[in-house]
Amino acid sequence: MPDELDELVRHPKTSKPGEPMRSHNKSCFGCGVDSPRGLHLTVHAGEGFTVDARMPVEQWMEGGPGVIHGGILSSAFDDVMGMLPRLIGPPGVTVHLQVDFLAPIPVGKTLHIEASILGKQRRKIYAEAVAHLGDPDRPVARANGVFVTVDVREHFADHVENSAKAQEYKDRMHRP
Ligand SMILES: CCCCC/C=C\C/C=C\C/C=C\C/C=C\CCCC(=O)SCCNC(=O)CCNC(=O)[C@H](O)C(C)(C)COP(=O)(O)OP(=O)(O)OC[C@H]1O[C@@H](n2cnc3c(N)ncnc32)[C@H](O)[C@@H]1OP(=O)(O)O
Repeated sequence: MPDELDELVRHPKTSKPGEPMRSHNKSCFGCGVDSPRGLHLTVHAGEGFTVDARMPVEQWMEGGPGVIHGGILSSAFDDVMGMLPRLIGPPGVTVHLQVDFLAPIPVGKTLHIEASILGKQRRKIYAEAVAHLGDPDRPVARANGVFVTVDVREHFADHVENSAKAQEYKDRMHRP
């Protein structure tokens, strides 16, 4: 992370601590309520520059026998940290993701993920997250990520027609 960081200011219209973070896309694999095969993460705003999330570790997420697949865990970290830019302004997309796997995560448990903004410089937002199974003093995984803020209309303009929600987005784009 660079030394010279911008001041962090919570956006006045973002979710308040304890409130759900607003959905960025109902078809999102990570948190979309309408995603047919998604992780169905629930993500809430925390105090300051934090969010916290829960995810049931379901049978289909299995990698090694009886434990979560590392890619599923990485997706969960990606999506939860991906909510953080919304606390301070426009949405961001992941440009870098790093995960440390500390302990096996059993199928059938609820995974808790706590994520926070470490700093911001221009469009770059530096984030970290920790996962545990209910006891924050016993982390099972950690992650770091870098997110870059984008103008969503511009960024997704060439792709939005591929979305399961293409029509909704088309309607939204034509709204004044
Ligand atoms: C049409 C209507 C649509 C409506 C949609 C509505 C709602 C949607 C809302 C929100 C959706 C947003 C987020 C979704 C949230 C969660 C999902 C999980 C997150 C993801 O899963 S998301 C998917 C994976 N993600 C990508 O699909 C990104 C692919 N990527 C790119 O599209 C470009 O890469 C882009 C545009 C990001 C930047 O490109 P660019 O040309 O605009 O800017 P540039 O390259 O200059 O980078 C600017 C500064 O980032 C630094 N930088 C770049 N790369 C770096 C790296 N790897 N490490 C460290 N720093 C890096 C540079 O060094 C520079 O830094 P500096 O300011 O210091 O110069």
